[in-house]
This record gives sequence, structure tokens and C-alpha cells, in this order.
Amino acid sequence: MTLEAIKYRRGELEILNQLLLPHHTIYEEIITVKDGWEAINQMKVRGAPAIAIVGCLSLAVELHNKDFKHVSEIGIFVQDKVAYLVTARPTAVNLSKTGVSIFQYCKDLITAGNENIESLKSQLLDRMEKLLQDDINDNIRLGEHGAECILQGMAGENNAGCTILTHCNTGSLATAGYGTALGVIRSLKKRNRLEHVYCTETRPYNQGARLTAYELVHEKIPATLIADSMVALLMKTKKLSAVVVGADRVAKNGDTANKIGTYQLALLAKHHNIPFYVAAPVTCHCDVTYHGDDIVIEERPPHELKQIAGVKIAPDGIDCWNPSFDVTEHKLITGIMTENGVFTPKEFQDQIHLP
Ligand SMILES: CSC[C@@H](O)[C@@H](O)C(=O)COP(=O)(O)O
Repeated sequence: MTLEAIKYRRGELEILNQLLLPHHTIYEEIITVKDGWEAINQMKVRGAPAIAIVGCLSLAVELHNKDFKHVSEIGIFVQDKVAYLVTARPTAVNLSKTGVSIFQYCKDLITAGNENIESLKSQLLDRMEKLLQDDINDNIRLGEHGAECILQGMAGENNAGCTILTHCNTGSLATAGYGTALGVIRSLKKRNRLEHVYCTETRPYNQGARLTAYELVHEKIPATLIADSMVALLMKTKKLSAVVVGADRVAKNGDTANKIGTYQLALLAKHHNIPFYVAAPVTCHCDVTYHGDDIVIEERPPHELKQIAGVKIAPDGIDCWNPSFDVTEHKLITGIMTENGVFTPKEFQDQIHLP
């Protein structure tokens, strides 16, 4: 069974507290949008798709449990809650994009003359609940396209297995299930074409060591953990088929924001002539961000850099800079893997109006 970051039944939401992994598996109840906001902001739940789904499902739970006197109250309620949710973390576009689409759906239903409060609530709940299955379906399709693309690049290699380097956590814990970059790895494994995975520790928050390594062990995928500082030597000395990473926001020009350290991986991949792929479902493509430089990069508090699991590793008094993401320019990207296919940044720019 794959790991489950989100457990939902109408009116009930629980999230796996990822701050406690890999040592403790503890689910926490989310009853209100405020609970959802705090879980996202404190990174109990993280990963662009998972953030969006938990934010919207926290809204679903509060909406389900609340009484309204008029449909217009529901419209105001949804608008206010979405506006609040999007302030939890700025870089991943999934939360604001999905939140805005839920509000738009609500507005459309009201404008179309839906006067029945219970029916309006139920249609909104259906729509938000669908996010879970949609995300899994998209990831499975993305994984298949991504695996196919990598294997086509190895066509001359006689059914050899692939060796993939990945960064941060993009698996079941970061999504509703299956994963984005890790979904591509799963699809390669299903085809018996996966030789080995290297995952970076992903300092400072160690999503690679704490979460990806945990998922890889859980899934019995042959894998090796490396420190971020070992990537150049890895690329020089081991034969890598590709680097595959996730994304938190893809700008219209194909620049992508992802976990801090991704940019240096892309630069190193270019130097070593290794294909560099970004696995990015359409939910993280941003229609209003034209250029990577326009992406707001979240800065996390200093203690997340100066401590590991609550243990100090740096002196008091030292200044810290802790950007949580960086932007990889599209010219460093071989392909953007989506549920609709794999696109070069140029093709991506031409096809930005994907369904
Ligand atoms: C599955 S998606 C890709 C990204 O969301 C992931 O690699 C990442 O950067 C997550 O960052 P995080 O700060 O842990 O939410």
C-alpha cells in the first residue's frame, strides 16, 4: 500500500503530520480552514499538489459543517476562505489556482440561479472532493508519458534499466497519491526499466532524506541517498539516465520554480550532458506568471536552517538566508512532463493553453 498523506470522508479530514516522519506516523484532524492554513504554513503537509488539496478539503469540511441562511452567504464564505488560504505559502501556484477555480465554480452556480442551499453545498463538496481522484489520475498519466519519454531517449541501449536522480519529495506524500517525479520513477519500475534511484537529502528541510528515502524504502525501489553536495561527483562518476524533479510553479515561458537546490542540479546536468526533466501537472502551470523572475520565492524562518529536528547545528547570532525554492531557467530544461505529454520548453510556450 502506498503512503497516504490525506485521509478524507465527507465532513472529515485528516493529514499525516510530515514533520514527524520518518519516526512517527501520526494523523491530525483538520476541522476548519484555519487548521488547514496552519498545517500548510507549518509544513505538516507540503508539496504543491497536496497543499492545494488539503487547503480545499479544509474548506469542504468547514462548508459541510456550517449552516447558511442564504446562498449569497455561501459565496461570501467561499471567497473569504479562499483569499485567506492562499496566504499560507506563496510559491506553489496550485493552491491559489485551485482555490480561485472553486470560487469561480461557486459564483457560476449562484449566477445560474441555484437557490437551494443544500444542493449548492453538495455541488461544491462534489467539486472539491474530485480533486483527490483527479490528482491521482493526472499523476498516473504524467508518469506514463514521462517514463515513455526517458525510455525513448535510451532507445539504443537495448532495454537497459534507467538510473534517475531526483530532488525533494514529489511522491504520495506530496500529492493525493502516486506522485509527479516519483510517479515517473514508479512508472519506470512498473515497466521493469528502473535500475536505480538517487535521492538528494534536500537541505535545509531534508524532504529527500526524511520523506523521499522513506517512500522509496516503503515501495521497495532500489535507491541511494546522497547529500546535496555530492551531486557533481555523482554526475561525473555514475551513469545517470536523467534528472527528474517536480515543480511548484511553471511560468508561461517554461521557467520553473521548485525546491531550493533544483537550479544547481539543472546547471550540473547541463555540464554533464544529462537530460533534465521537470514533472509538472497542469495544476502547477501558472497562466499569469510570464517569467521565472516574477515568481515569489518563499523565505522560511531561520530555525529551519539552523536546527535539524529541533537540534541546533549553528551558533546563536549567525545571520541566515533561507529561500525555500529557486527558479530553473527554461533553457536548462530538456522537457516538461505533464499529463498531456512531454513538451520542450519551446513547445510548452506554444501550447500554454493546455486543457
Ligand atoms: C510534487 S511536487 C513538487 C514540489 O512541490 C516539491 O518538489 C517541492 O518543492 C515541495 O516543497 P515543500 O517546501 O516541501 O512543499
